[in-house]
Order: sequence, then C-alpha cells, then structure tokens
Amino acid sequence: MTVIKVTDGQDVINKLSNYIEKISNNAIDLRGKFYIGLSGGSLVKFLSEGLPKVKTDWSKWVLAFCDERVVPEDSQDSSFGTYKRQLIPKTALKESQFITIKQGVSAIDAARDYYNKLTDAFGDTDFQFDLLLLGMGPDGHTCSLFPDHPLINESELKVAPITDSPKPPPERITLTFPIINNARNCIFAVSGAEKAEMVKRILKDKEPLPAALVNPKGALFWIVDEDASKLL
Ligand SMILES: O=C(O)[C@H](O)[C@@H](O)[C@H](O)[C@H](O)COP(=O)(O)O
Repeated sequence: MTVIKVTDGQDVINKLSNYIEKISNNAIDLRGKFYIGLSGGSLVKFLSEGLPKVKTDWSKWVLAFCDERVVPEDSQDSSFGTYKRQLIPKTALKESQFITIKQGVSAIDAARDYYNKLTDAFGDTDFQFDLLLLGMGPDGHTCSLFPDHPLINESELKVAPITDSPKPPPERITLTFPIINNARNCIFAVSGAEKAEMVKRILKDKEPLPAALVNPKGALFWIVDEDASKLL
C-alpha cells in the first residue's frame, strides 16, 4: 500500500488524474482496453474536474460501477446519472461505454443483470479490473460494503444486492471483496477534515473496517489531503 499525502482537494484531483492517465495508457498498450470501476459520492466531482485533462484513448475505456444505487437514472441519487450529466459532456466518452444497472427492477434482479453484463464485457467471470476508484465513507464503508454488514464476508456472489444500506438510498448493488481484491490497481481518493478520524482508524490503527479490507492482488494507493490525513 502506498499512502500519498497532498495539500488539498485540488491536489487530490491532480494526483488521481495522473495515476488514471498512467494506468489507462499502460492497460491499453498491454491489453488494448482499459477496465475501470467508478464509485459515487465525492469521486464524481473529482473525476468531472480531473478527467477532461487526461491524455488517453477514450475509445478503449470500459466503465463500470463499484456500486450503484437502485434508482431511476434521472434521479439525483443515481451515480451513472450524475456522471452522465457532469462527466460525459466534458470528455470523448460515450454513454454506451458505461456498464449500467437495469432500470425499473429490484436490487436482486439488477445485481443479477449487472453480473451478466460484466461477464459479457470481460469475456470471462474473473472480472479483473485495471483500476477501481474507491471512496471511503465517514463510517469506514467502501463501495456499498458497510461496517458489520454480512456482505463484507460474501465469498460467492461477485455482484451483490443490498436493500438495507445505512447510507441512503437503501437499495443498491455492489461489487464484493472477491472482485475488489482481484483488481490490478485500487485507488482511494479522500479529502476533507470530516474523514480524518476514519483515515486514522483505518491507516494508523488498522481497524478491520470495510475500507481497510481492500487489499488487492495488484497495487493499492490512498491519496489523502492534509485535512483528511491530519491525525496520521
Ligand atoms: O454510493 C455511494 O455513496 C458511493 O458509491 C460510495 O461507495 C462512496 O464511494 C462512499 O460513500 C464515499 O462517499 P463520499 O466520498 O461522498 O464520502
């Protein structure tokens, strides 16, 4: 694990964008495609500001979601909807490059359908992402894997439904640790004083909260600004 301390939120965006540029170009050179998993929350703003400056072959990107809220795409809560409004118009990415959840079905059906879509996109069921972009909630959750929730120990389902998410909205789908920890790279991007206590509990005290259980086969980076890392 590499912890990268930067000054502020703008530096988090810059550093994150540099890594994305490097990792995407490397994946495209080696394998002709770049598989990236996106999260929601504050990451949407980081990417909407940072990605337009990245030099990459956008046509080779395949974008999926580390987790997604089971809501209509035009809802403010939909991560894809937010990327659609805030990111797509600023890059050469096309909507068709995003693997999105089925609309108008239950979380259980959405998770099943999403698994099938990932199988088609990867051509196998290993789902080895080149890069997962992760957020850490103030309670230590990542993706839609929450502290003390049984999904933390899920070992069969690679994409799971959740209907009791403590962070609203309650219905979501999420990747589980077997996929997350199979990734070639995972990056947490964390900014702000409200995250400082949890950053300390995870990176210094090594409490086994969900974000601390991200331990991929490949590389793991935590990009944290001064406010978020002030208790380290
Ligand atoms: O559905 C969501 O809310 C996100 O996908 C989630 O996994 C996010 O990454 C964390 O909740 C952190 O969010 P913040 O960065 O906004 O705290």
